[in-house]
Amino acid sequence: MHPSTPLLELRAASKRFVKKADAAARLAGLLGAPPRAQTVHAVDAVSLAVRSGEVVGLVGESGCGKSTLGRLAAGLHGLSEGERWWQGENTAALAQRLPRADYRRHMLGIQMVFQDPYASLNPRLRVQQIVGEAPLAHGLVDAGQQQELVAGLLRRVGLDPQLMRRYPHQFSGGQRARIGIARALAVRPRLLICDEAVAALDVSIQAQVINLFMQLREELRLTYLFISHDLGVVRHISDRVLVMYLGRVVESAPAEALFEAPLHPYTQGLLAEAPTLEVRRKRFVAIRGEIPSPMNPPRGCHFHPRCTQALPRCAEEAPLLAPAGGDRWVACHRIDTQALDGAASYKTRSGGVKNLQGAVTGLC
Ligand SMILES: Nc1ncnc2c1ncn2[C@@H]1O[C@H](COP(=O)(O)OP(=O)(O)OP(=O)(O)O)[C@@H](O)[C@H]1O
Repeated sequence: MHPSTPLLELRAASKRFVKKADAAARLAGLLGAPPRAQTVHAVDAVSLAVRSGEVVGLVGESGCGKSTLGRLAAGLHGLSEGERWWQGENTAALAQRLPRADYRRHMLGIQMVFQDPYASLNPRLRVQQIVGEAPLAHGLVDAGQQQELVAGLLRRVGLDPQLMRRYPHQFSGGQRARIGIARALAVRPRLLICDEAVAALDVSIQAQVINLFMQLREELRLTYLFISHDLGVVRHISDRVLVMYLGRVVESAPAEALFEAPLHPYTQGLLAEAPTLEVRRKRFVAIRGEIPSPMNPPRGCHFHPRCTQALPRCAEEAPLLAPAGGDRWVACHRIDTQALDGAASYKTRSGGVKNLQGAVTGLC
């Protein structure tokens, strides 16, 4: 793999869920027209690239599609549209080319760490089985090596290996989070997708687990996609941050740049509402109104009904994610207009494509 090839890419990835009609709609249907299934547009044509060694933070309000995007990246959800690339190869093509077991082993390089370690750890299994199950199943170790592997992994995440015969309920929340991390590490991943991985923990324990993530980053050269609603945590650990709104990425920027000077009106509002941040939030107006339903997203820019800076064009035309200088990308007609005015000062990143108006779009 060429060093500049992203470890993971999603290209115009979309995920739609079809929701069956609920009981009330079915009842109403008995009296009139038959109830219709509704489509949730959870992720809408998102492109992103995660480079080896970086920590990419993913933020946005509840329901904007962060978890779904993480699951698409991890391969836990299939794509409705778009492509997923891993280490420079299209995973759909890989799945066709490789025997199933080989494909699954190849894709072990992406692992997910979940929010609630208790819910994601089988209560009937001992820690030794929980952590050692996947490497045994995929033939990375044999039965004789499993115990040694698990002991090493528990030590690495700061747990006493002698506890491996215990069950999940015999551990504290922080310890269970460490078990979940050991389980993910057991198959030697390159990319960890952490979905609210510390959200369920007390603040002091959160800090310990975040430090563990950063230590593992150094020791194992791990790459992270770190999904969190906690902007303070994301600012602390991320190299780059993606901001999602109603299924789309609206801004991507180096973490410091984003928190110091957010460009998208949604990002500005999000930071204005964050209670723990020291950004100069007086400049920003908090976001008004409710997030619209992903079953019926607004036309044009999804954010336009709540945006204090919306132009008439915003209600009609979805803005493309366009470069805004200094490895920053933003999907906003106002910024796009500026970009077009001063197009010469905007660099095309490799893989970028020019759209009809001459603005440059590509992977964030
Ligand atoms: N399996 C599913 N079936 C139907 N709808 C789903 C499913 N998973 C997610 N959704 C819907 O997709 C949208 C995005 O959900 P998602 O969980 O990805 O958002 P999120 O940003 O991670 O939210 P939160 O921070 O609250 O977890 C929501 O409207 C959600 O109800």
